[in-house]
Amino acid sequence: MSNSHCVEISVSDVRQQIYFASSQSGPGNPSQSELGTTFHRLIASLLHSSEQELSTIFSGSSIEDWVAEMKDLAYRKELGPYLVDHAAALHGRGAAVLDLWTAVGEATRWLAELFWDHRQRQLRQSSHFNPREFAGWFRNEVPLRLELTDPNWRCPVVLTGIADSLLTLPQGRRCVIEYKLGKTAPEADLCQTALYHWMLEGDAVDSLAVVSFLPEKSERMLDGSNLKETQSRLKTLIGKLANVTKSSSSSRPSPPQTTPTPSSRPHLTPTATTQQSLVGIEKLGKQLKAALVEAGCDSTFVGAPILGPTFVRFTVSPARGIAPKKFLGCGDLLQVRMQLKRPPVIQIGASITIDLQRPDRQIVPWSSIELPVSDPLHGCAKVLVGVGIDGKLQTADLADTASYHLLVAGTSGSGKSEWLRTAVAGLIATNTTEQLQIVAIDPKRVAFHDLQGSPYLRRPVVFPGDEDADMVEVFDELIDEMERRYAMLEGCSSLAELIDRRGEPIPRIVCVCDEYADLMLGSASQRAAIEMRITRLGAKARASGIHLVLATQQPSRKTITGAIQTNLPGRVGLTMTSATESRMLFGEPGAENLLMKGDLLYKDIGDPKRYQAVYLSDNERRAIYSGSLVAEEV
Ligand SMILES: Nc1ncnc2c1ncn2[C@@H]1O[C@H](COP(=O)(O)OP(=O)(O)OP(=O)(O)O)[C@@H](O)[C@H]1O
Repeated sequence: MSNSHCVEISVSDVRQQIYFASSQSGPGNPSQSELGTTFHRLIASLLHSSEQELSTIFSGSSIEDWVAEMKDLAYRKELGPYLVDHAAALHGRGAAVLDLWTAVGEATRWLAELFWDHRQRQLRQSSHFNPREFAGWFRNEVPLRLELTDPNWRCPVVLTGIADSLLTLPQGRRCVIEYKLGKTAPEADLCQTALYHWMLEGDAVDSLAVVSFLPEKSERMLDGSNLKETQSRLKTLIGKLANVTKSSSSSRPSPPQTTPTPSSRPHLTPTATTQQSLVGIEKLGKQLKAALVEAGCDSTFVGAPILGPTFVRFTVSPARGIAPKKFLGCGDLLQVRMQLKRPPVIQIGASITIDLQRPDRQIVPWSSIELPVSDPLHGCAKVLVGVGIDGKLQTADLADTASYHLLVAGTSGSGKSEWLRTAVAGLIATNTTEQLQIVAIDPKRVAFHDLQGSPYLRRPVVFPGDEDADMVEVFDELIDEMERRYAMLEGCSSLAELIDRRGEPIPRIVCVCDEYADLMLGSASQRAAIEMRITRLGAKARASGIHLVLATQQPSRKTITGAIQTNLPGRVGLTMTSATESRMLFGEPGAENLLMKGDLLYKDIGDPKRYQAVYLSDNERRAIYSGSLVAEEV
């Protein structure tokens, strides 16, 4: 925050909210964050080529020559080394790498055309073409900041953001360029553009370009007058997100307090139920009824539909003579008739429930939840899972036999990494550094970047694939600690008893691994060595206060071996690609029909239940990870 009386919010928080609420996303593959980062780096590196490199690129006589030289340079300088260094982590992601290469081709052509136009202008003016000077007009990673005030707000809001690139032309004309790789949401892009325009207005911005590579190039030019109305609507949203509107029902400030409090009932966002959403639900109900009749599942609704943040739950009772099982087969028809993105999740229990995506899906912001209670001596072993249809926060208790180690699975873009990051944040916010230590393993190098330097880390974030990252050594160290603790436990029935006897904490160690299948990509002997250690920890570590939270994109027999099945009892399933994958995790289908973005099923004992993961903004996450938001009294 810039001062104690304002709330800071980032452009990506606002973008995220729009993206989340938008029912449509653009074409392209799901975003691949680390490939996106490589793409950014690659463009920046082209624009900062040496004198020698620039003269090679521009020695050709046609645009085609320039493009070919740029692509060659991009490959030699950035992409080639990246592919070699990350061969293991990129295994099985050929389509994404191909998209990146296509995007590189498109981006180099686009850059070549910009330089070519500039050269033509210079020639017309009989001026010398100086590519270095033109490249200097691009500035990358430009921090932007704007303080907003409103009579209806309790305090000002500071909007911060980092524009990918800013092109400043002579006469002060400026153009913001966002390089996007992969799936984008047009509404979220427009929001981001409008916000940047706003933040730059003082500098007389004429036009803004959003250039995306999906991987084909898509360019959108906007001028300020088109953006005014969008900006005013965004201001209302910013007020709500920052929780500063005087009329807001919530009294919690943002960033959130992290002092644990006893209640576990969150308020949803102020817009959780609007007149509009009620009308939308009524319409859904009518469509559902008609589609059920068509599917031969005539039924009556039982009670009113229940509105959760992600979906609306209709409870139905089948008409006489209709077997409940018949409902399980009508998902596809409901999807087609109701034009749903995915078939609804249908569950048969004491009654039949049908979950349909809420027309105005809501995010569950961190600031809306109340964290589990923390014990002054023992800390808190509860991992945030998500918010249920009843509005209650569900946690997975690492101290419980049904959830002492967790297995997390979900396809790319389902929200696995976000879930892991929020889970870590929840633990950090409810424990002191004496009560908790994190071991973070990040094969894709994107999940735990912000954790680096956190006082809660037992060791620096481990990036498998790096020369100095020895996974066997990482697990051996945990096994040694486990054995050391077992020796200390002599005469005590549990770690909790030992802590009580000593009167001082022994830190719970939580080892979190994003995409643990990537650990198994080495040689057969290396794989066996890692598997053996995970199995050992899985079977024995719980009693010593050491826990595993392993995530995978590929819940198959190959990754979820028998030992992992047996020893990791708590299951978090985000959207999966098939019913078979869902069966691997839960023993039943269902997760294939979830709605991405943190929509999940959780199972410890009993049937899997559906929750929406809590969303943590970048700023909140960084503040929590750094330990700066943990209250003294926790
Ligand atoms: N709890 C959430 N609330 C709102 N949006 C979310 C939530 N979790 C994830 N998302 C959205 O879904 C996107 C994908 O999430 P995330 O990067 O965690 O997916 P992933 O499963 O780890 O994908 P990959 O395996 O490709 O890295 C995020 O960028 C975010 O926009």
